[in-house]
Amino acid sequence: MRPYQKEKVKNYSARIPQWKKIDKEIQQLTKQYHQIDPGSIETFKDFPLSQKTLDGLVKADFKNPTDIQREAIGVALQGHDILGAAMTGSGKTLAFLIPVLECLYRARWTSNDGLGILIISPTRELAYQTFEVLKKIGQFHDFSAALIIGGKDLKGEQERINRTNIIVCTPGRLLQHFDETWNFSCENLKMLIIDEADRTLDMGFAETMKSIVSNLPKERQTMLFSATQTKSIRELALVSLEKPVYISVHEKSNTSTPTNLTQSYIVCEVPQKISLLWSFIKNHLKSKMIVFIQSCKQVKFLYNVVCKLRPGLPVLALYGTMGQMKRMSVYDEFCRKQHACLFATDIAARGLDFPSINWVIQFDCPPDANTYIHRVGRTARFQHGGEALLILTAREEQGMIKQLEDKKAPIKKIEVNPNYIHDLTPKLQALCAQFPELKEEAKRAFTSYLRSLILMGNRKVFDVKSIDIEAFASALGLEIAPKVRFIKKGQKQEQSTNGDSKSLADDKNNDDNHKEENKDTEDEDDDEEDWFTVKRTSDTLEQATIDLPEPVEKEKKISKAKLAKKLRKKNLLVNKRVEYDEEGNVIVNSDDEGQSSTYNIEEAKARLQNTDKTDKEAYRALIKQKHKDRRLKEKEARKAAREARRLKKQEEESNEDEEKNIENGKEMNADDEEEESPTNGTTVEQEEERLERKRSLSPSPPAETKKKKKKQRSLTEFINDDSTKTINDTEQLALYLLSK
Ligand SMILES: Nc1ncnc2c1ncn2[C@@H]1O[C@H](COP(=O)(O)OP(=O)(O)OP(=O)(O)O)[C@@H](O)[C@H]1O
Repeated sequence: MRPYQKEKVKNYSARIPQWKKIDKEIQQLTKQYHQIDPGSIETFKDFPLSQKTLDGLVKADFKNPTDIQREAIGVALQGHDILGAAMTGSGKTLAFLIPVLECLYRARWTSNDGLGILIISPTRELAYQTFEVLKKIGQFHDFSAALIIGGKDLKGEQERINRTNIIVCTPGRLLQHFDETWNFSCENLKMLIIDEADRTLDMGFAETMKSIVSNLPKERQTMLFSATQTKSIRELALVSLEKPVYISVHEKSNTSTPTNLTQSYIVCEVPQKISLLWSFIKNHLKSKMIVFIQSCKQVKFLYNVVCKLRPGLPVLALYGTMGQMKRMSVYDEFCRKQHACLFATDIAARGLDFPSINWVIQFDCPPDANTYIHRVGRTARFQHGGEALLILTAREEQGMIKQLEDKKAPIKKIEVNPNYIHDLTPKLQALCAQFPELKEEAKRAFTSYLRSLILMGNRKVFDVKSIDIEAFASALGLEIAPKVRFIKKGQKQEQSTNGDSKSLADDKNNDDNHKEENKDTEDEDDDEEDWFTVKRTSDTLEQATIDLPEPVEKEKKISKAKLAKKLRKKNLLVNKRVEYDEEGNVIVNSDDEGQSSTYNIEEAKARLQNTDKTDKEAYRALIKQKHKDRRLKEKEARKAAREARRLKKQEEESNEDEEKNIENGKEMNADDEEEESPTNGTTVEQEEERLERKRSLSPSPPAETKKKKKKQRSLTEFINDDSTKTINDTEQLALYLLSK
């Protein structure tokens, strides 16, 4: 071919409009969709993907697809609905984000087309993370995307939402837009993705999700992804998916957890758990760990306690009732840290991809095996190793381990060396005494943990009665266990509703913690979990089992003395509870039960007296010691004074010897001369008088004054006594006086 012709072709191709090029590329790609064979795919380039997506993948350093990506991307490109399951950390996010970009690219989507893709995540952090990955791999595309989550500016979102092509959101916020954004439209929607679908549904949102789905156009592609599958996910799949392709890449695997994850558990009673955790942290200061705790209030308390004790590595906390900005900053900070300990509720259990976590500690037994799998999945992600430690009580051990075996989660029991555990109880008691706000947090943590046990559906595993309440309170640093009336109420309720409440609690227990937390007025924000709660109050959930122990903040406080007076007036017996049936017969009498059903004042009194006694003894010992020290000091001082006197006396004696020597005509001591000699122009008697006056004003010790007087007397005597003086002596005295 001649150069001229070459030149001509080049010029011609430069004039091809961009849209034609895109059309051509799309045609070529779509033609290849039906030929995709997951078995022959090695790199992302082997998929028929647009150049912009491939460039994004290269830029984000993704070269070879993982199993779930290899299986799911092709099916998704072909337009099928997908029900996808793969182990934690196996790359499900890219498995749906790549088809998202390709779907809009194929449809030549522009901002005028509005919303094309809806991605729903159960938590804000997961939505944020997905959004970040989308931004990375979609950076060469021209689509607009938005992160729509609670805690952000709703008005701003409302203005922009209809110009957005891809929305990554949490269900609560999406609902809010459905309800409050008048022009919010999903009529052009091409694709719906529900990430961690079982969690989204189990949070009590199944009905709402079904209604959202029913409001979306029927002509759309839907994908549900999760590491675990539940009954509710299958139910939703029935209503939302059209002839779905079920992709479960690790179904035939021997384990449901990553193979490079080492899992172990320890049996330890509730009151010892904090000490165990503290000892663990102190022994793993060069690690990055996440500690899962059942409720927000426990997280807050443990976080504050550990911060105050300064373990020697950064400590962070992440929970649902935190402000949105704080949540995001904690998430980012923990991502960045090399060594750190994050205390978190289950909002961090799903999907979050914190880099290089070494340890996942489950401080509280998870509600079920699925939650366990997601929690441990925060480590050992994408070909990395990791370790997981589960802390169980003796009561929880059998039931939970059986569930884990059934779920193919290989876990080994390990024994703890008691010497390894550093008892934290005295320190916690001291901290609670020092910081009243910490004591309040301890009370809340105590109550919320017990409540969470009641709300757990599985009585074979969770039993609040198995806990030594007093020891637990003491382990949190509390002198007396707070009132927990709801325990009995809950048990009664459970007896009456039995089977129903169990199955309901099974599905809802996580969210109930949020509900309970919603009553904590301190630091609420409008997070999506709260939204769920508001919606679900109409559900048949066992509401009556919840009874806040002490509504101190809101109700007018009545002093105990006043209350006692009131009760005395009414002739009521304190701590005696009598219940009657409909005919008025006594059915429960707390005296008959052998113990008071409420707070036992006598016991508390005895305990307080005991504490008082030990405090007084300690105080007495302290005073005694102080007195002893003072006496010792006085003794020392007396001894020193005696010694000083003795020295002085010695000195006096030596001076007297010298005076005697003077009297005997010997040379005077220069020091004595200086002290005793009168000044020029005055007579010796006058000078003596002056010195005497000065001495009487000066605070010199009496012994010294006496001594000086004695010296002066002998000098005067010596001067006046002519009879004893020789000419030599007089001359010497005159010389001496002149020299001064
Ligand atoms: N093809 C790939 N090549 C390299 N790294 C990848 C690839 N796909 C995913 N990863 C990395 O693997 C990690 C886990 O991915 P991802 O968060 O998508 O897992 P997941 O299956 O969604 O986990 P979970 O079930 O916990 O939500 C991430 O750090 C991600 O960057």
